Amino acid sequence: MTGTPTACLALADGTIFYGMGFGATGETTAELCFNTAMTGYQEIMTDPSYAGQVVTFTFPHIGNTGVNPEDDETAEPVAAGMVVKWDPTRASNWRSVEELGPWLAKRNRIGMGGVDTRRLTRAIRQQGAPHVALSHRADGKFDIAALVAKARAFQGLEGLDLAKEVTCAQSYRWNEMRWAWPDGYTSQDNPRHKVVAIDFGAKRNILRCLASAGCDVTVLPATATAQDVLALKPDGVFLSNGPGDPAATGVYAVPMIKEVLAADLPVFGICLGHQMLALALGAKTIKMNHGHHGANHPVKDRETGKVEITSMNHGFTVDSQTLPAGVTETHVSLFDGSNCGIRVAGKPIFSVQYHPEASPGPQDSYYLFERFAEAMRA
Ligand SMILES: NC(=O)CC[C@H](N)C(=O)O
Repeated sequence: MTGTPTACLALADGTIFYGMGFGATGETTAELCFNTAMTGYQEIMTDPSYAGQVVTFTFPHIGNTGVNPEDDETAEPVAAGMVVKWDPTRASNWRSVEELGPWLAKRNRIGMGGVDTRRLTRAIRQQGAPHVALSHRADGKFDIAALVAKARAFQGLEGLDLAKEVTCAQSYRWNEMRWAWPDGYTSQDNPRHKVVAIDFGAKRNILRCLASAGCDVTVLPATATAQDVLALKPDGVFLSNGPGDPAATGVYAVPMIKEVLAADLPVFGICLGHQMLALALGAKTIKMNHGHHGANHPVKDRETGKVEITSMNHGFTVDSQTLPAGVTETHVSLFDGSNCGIRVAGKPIFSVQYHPEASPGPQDSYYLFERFAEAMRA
């Protein structure tokens, strides 16, 4: 880092990091997490599940593939800001249409480079996801005491329902498929299954994966009622990922999910959808120390013994001790043993804590979309 710092990150415990700002100028308060993925900064910044969070990237070269319209997971970046080791690398990639900095600036998101992200990551691991204030100003005149006070005043994600802020305003149909495998594999020739997907902050690649597995997808807003869902006479119901505290979102979503479960349809949930399915079945969710955010998290399928390398992004988790009888823990994290999947005995109702749609990350877990389609065929 050279020159006067133009960005400042204040943690609620009073720790201050200086760096060089990029993207928008201004100020934001948020919870701070770290993501260990080596690719996919654009997908991460536009993943609606990151609402209310600033993301520290542990991978040092951020910016080298630029940004392009295809890799957005939603229309706007949703993460509150980003912190990186170096100033963003110049884009050098055939798919790039824009540099990261101007792209962030247009979308009013703050970036900060020149930070010792190893030290910051250690702080996050030790303290638990800290509350922070991130400021970017060209004159570099920071009011440190005020920034620390703002970080302390941030209420955190516990108790926050953010799904309502990122969900779609109206229902819509989705038919676009994900990129085919190199060998041209997709399930587009399969019979179509009518799926209602509840959008708590859905990533586009989830909808693409559903379409590729043979689903004709209708997306409904987060506040849809069971009547709205069942009126569409779906063959299956999908519960999406999303930001915030599952218990808070569950205030309105869990009663809807309980009613849908009574209709005995195949149900598949991912991440927030997994957490809220677990709540609807009677389990509890808890806040994690610093969560799981990355693209190389090993998960064991307890039924087959197979290990999948998965993409993850969650700060809450299902407490497996609270799973009621009749609900099986199907997957566990090999990093910390936390719950990564459940299934209702004897019924085509299942969900996973991780992200089988990747974006970014490995594709090991795509089979879950096929499993959902298979359940609807049966
Ligand atoms: N990716 C997600 O759906 C995240 C779920 C939830 N907001 C969490 O942080 O645990």
